[in-house]
Amino acid sequence: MVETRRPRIGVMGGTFDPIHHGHLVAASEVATSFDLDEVVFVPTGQPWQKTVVTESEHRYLMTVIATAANPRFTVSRVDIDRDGPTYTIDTLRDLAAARPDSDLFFITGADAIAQILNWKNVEELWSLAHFVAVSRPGHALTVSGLPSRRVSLLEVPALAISSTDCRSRVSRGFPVWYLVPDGVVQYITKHHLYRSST
Ligand SMILES: Nc1ncnc2c1ncn2[C@@H]1O[C@H](COP(=O)(O)OP(=O)(O)OP(=O)(O)O)[C@@H](O)[C@H]1O
Ligand SMILES: O=C(O)c1ccc[n+]([C@@H]2O[C@H](COP(=O)([O-])O)[C@@H](O)[C@H]2O)c1
Repeated sequence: MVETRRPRIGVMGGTFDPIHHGHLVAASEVATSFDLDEVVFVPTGQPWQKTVVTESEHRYLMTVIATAANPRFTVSRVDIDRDGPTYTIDTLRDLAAARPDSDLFFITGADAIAQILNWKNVEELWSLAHFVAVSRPGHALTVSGLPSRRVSLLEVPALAISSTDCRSRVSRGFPVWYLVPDGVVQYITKHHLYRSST
């Protein structure tokens, strides 16, 4: 009997306010190292641990623009179309229901994985996806206290870029060229985003 390979789907969750090259390099590196067929970028709807967040349609469209050139990258609306606070447990349940024959790999940076024990229904999360935590400048990459068979660590090229810094730079009149994709720079300018935020 011929065994068919189950599709391997990466899930890159983030607020993406705005999406930057740190996100894209993380997704690309995990896709190669874990032999993923696709990486689904999932912009958050209402991230419950962040305060001021740009309108979800802007964040969604910037994510579409940033990922458009890569045939393995797609963008999902599951989190922005769901009412209420965004929890990864709902993201993974929705994606698993839509792709029941796939294995899911949830991608996080070192800062996010360090907080995961505070996420909603964390014990159930381990059964829905394998978690891949990537290195990020300024954050120690550690999985102590997490189930070793469900979490992997991956060193990726260090990009000291954050969405907070991109927003701050725009608000102070500094360029974000080469920190975010060119189309995202143009989208930010066209829609006057981040002019007065930090
Ligand atoms: N430069 C980076 N290198 C590696 N991982 C990153 C990097 N930037 C963000 N990530 C990871 O990408 C995911 C989504 O990040 P998010 O959209 O919150 O961006 P951010 O730059 O951390 O935003 P903010 O500065 O607004 O908190 C998280 O898991 C985060 O750890
Ligand atoms: O499920 C939770 O409780 C939870 C708490 C904080 C963050 N997350 C998820 O972690 C990902 C990165 O979040 P953020 O806030 O760093 O952009 C994103 O997919 C969030 O939905 C999830």
